[in-house]
Amino acid sequence: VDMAGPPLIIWEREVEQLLLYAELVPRLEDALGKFSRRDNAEVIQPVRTTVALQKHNGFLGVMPTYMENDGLLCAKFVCFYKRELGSALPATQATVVLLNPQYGNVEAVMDGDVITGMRTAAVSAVSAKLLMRPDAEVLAILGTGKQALSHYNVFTEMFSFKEVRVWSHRKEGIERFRQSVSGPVTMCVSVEEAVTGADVIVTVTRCTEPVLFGRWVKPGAHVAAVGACRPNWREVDDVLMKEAVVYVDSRDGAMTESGDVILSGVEVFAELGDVINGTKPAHREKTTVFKSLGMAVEDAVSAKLVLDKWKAKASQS
Ligand SMILES: NC(=O)C1=CN([C@@H]2O[C@H](COP(=O)(O)OP(=O)(O)OC[C@H]3O[C@@H](n4cnc5c(N)ncnc54)[C@H](O)[C@@H]3O)[C@@H](O)[C@H]2O)C=CC1
Ligand SMILES: O=C(O)C1=NCCCC1
Repeated sequence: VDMAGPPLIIWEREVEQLLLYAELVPRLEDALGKFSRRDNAEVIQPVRTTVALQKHNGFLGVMPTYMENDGLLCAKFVCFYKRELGSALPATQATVVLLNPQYGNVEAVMDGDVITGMRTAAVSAVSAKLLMRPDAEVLAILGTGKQALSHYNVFTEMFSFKEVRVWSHRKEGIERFRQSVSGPVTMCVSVEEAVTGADVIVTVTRCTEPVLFGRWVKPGAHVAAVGACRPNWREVDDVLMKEAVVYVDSRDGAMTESGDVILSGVEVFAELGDVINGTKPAHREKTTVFKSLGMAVEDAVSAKLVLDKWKAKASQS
């Protein structure tokens, strides 16, 4: 890419066509492992800066990272909102910027919504790969929005669940979800019905109060808790947090941003990257919670994959 030239603009439809879970997952595992090694010569990723958008009940999150050995300098701008129940407006909107680390110019500006949807779901799937029981049969998804869809797609691609249950606080949400997925789903009218006996539970709601309660969760289940990304927002209750072995993507991120971690007072056992690196065990036999907040390194390696594939495609035509 010409240093003096304008940046490439790669938008939603193209990102959707170029990103594949089979290629994304190993890159994310590599990035999570590198992040957890805490080697500043390899990865620099501060906790994201958030700017409150008081008038709009939201936040701008700025998520930079520099991955020196990968030659990656990247920042994501993501706005996320506390929306009214039933609001049709999106919960998040994101843009990813890739820069040339040597010259500092912007090489590419990309839609960040598909990247956010796919990388978040893929990291949850990595948590399940590492932490769910090997005989897991039932997956329950709470929420029916963008993240619910990407989680359904990657979990059904990577694993063979016998049943996938879905719950939303709105019946129409579940019906829309059923029509947009290619496989079967069991529609549930209550959270309790969806999660009772489930081996893996994904929470992808916009809730700011607990929606998943520990008393319903089967011992030994794995929970990927993806929503509630503010220090005073909750998605799961104290009972679950205290019963579970708690894994996170970033300890610093969780201690700064996760209401489920901070307000329950639990101790974080490990980062997912520690398990990938073999420095902390995967307690598959116990109830586990993976609290996801999202990390810039995930966006950076996803955007690099998009850019590499875009260039390969452009050189063929
Ligand atoms: N950990 C991470 O890396 C990321 C987390 N997120 C978070 O994941 C969550 C879901 O995001 P999207 O799927 O994009 O949002 P979305 O707006 O597309 O879907 C949200 C879902 O939550 C449901 N919902 C809304 N209010 C609710 C309430 N009070 N109780 C129960 N359900 C409710 C909606 O019906 C919908 O099914 C959000 O909290 C978002 O901030 C989003 C991106 C990355
Ligand atoms: O990592 C992200 O991207 C997000 N994390 C939490 C809230 C919305 C977006």
